[in-house]
Formats: sequence, C-alpha cells, structure tokens
Amino acid sequence: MLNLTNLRESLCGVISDIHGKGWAPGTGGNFSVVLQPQPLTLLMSPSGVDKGQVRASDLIEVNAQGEVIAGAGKASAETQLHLAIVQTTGAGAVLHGHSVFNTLLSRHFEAQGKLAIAGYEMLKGLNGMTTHAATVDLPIFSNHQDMVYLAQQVMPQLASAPYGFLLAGHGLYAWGSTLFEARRHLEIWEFLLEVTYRELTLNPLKSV
Ligand SMILES: CSC[C@@H](O)[C@@H](O)C(=O)COP(=O)(O)O
Ligand SMILES: [Zn+2]
Repeated sequence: MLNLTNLRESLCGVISDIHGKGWAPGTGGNFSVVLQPQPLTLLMSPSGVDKGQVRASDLIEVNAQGEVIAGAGKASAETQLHLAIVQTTGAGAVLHGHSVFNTLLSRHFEAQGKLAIAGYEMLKGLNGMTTHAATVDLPIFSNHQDMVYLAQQVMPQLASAPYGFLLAGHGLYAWGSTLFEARRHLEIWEFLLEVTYRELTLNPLKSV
C-alpha cells in the first residue's frame, strides 16, 4: 500500500517518464490519481507547468468540482475530463499526453469517430485482452475548449472505451484502476498508435 508521500513521488516519476518519452511536450499533458473516492479527491499535476519538472510538492489536490483544495498551483481546465473518467469508469488514475503519433492519428481518423486496431500482440497489454486476434475501437472525439461540454460528449462512451480515447488534434487520455495500470495502458496505446502510423506509411492503401 502506497502512503501519500510515496504516491506523490510515484505520480511525479510517472509524469517525468512520460515527459521524457516526448509524450507531454511544451507543458502539454495532465495527470491524476484518486486520493480518496468519497468525497472524491484527485492528486493532480498543476496547470501550465513544464511536465518534465513537476516535484512532489508541486502536486495539487482537487475536489469533485475541480477546485483546488490543497497546494499552490492552478487546476487544469482538463480536470473536468479526469473527473468524468474517474466518476464513470471507477478509474484510480488518469494520464493525458500529446504525442506526435496520437495527435496525427486523432486528426486523420476524426471523421470515423474511432480508430480500429487489430492483430497486434500488444493489445494484450490492455486489461482483459487475452489474444492478439481481436479488434479494439479507440474512440475519437472532436476537440473543444469548453471542457464541461467535452466531458458531456465523452461520458456516454467511457464505460465501453478500451481504457482510452483520443481528442482530435489534441491528444490521448488513458486510465486504469491504479497508477501503474494507467501508465501501462498509456504506453500500450502509444505503441499501438505508433505502429499503426508506421504501418500506414509502409502501406498507404491499407485501410485501418
Ligand atoms: C501546450 S497547451 C496544452 C493545454 O491546452 C492542455 O491541452 C494540456 O494538456 C495541458 O494543460 P494544463 O493546464 O497544463 O493541464
Ligand atoms: Zn491536453
């Protein structure tokens, strides 16, 4: 069982690793873990900071209204999406990044409203998947700056979403029951998105 100090250190370690992989450049990305379910409290990255430099003492605590209840930083506007994911799926952690591959593919397949991925062994990194011989639909939503509106658009599809979704031209949200499961899901999605992109460049006529 992680205590609060360890949880803060663990979340900072995950944020730093994601930034190091180039998946959260230029202050992009936000990251949260559920501190307590009732009343709901998230431990979260502060808004507008370099995500490669977040220290344990920089993390903020936010309530179910997205208000800062502890810490000096500002809450991200995208806290509304973290809250929607946690409240709808029961996730214990939510990780959001802006990688080159998630940004490119989210725009390319926006009109389809989803990206279908099939046949890769790495699909088994998603909780509950036991074979590569399956197709998983990653939902894609149009981006919007009104996060309350965006959360309402996303919410009906969250229960059936494969621990992630894309916002077109924006980025990837991934989640899991724990911080480590959420991190695995983010890494699995980034891998699957990169191979999908590279496969399309190898064989441009292949329809995904
Ligand atoms: C580079 S600006 C990106 C932001 O608008 C946003 O999408 C993002 O992911 C980070 O916002 P933040 O307010 O720091 O949580
Ligand atoms: Zn973002």
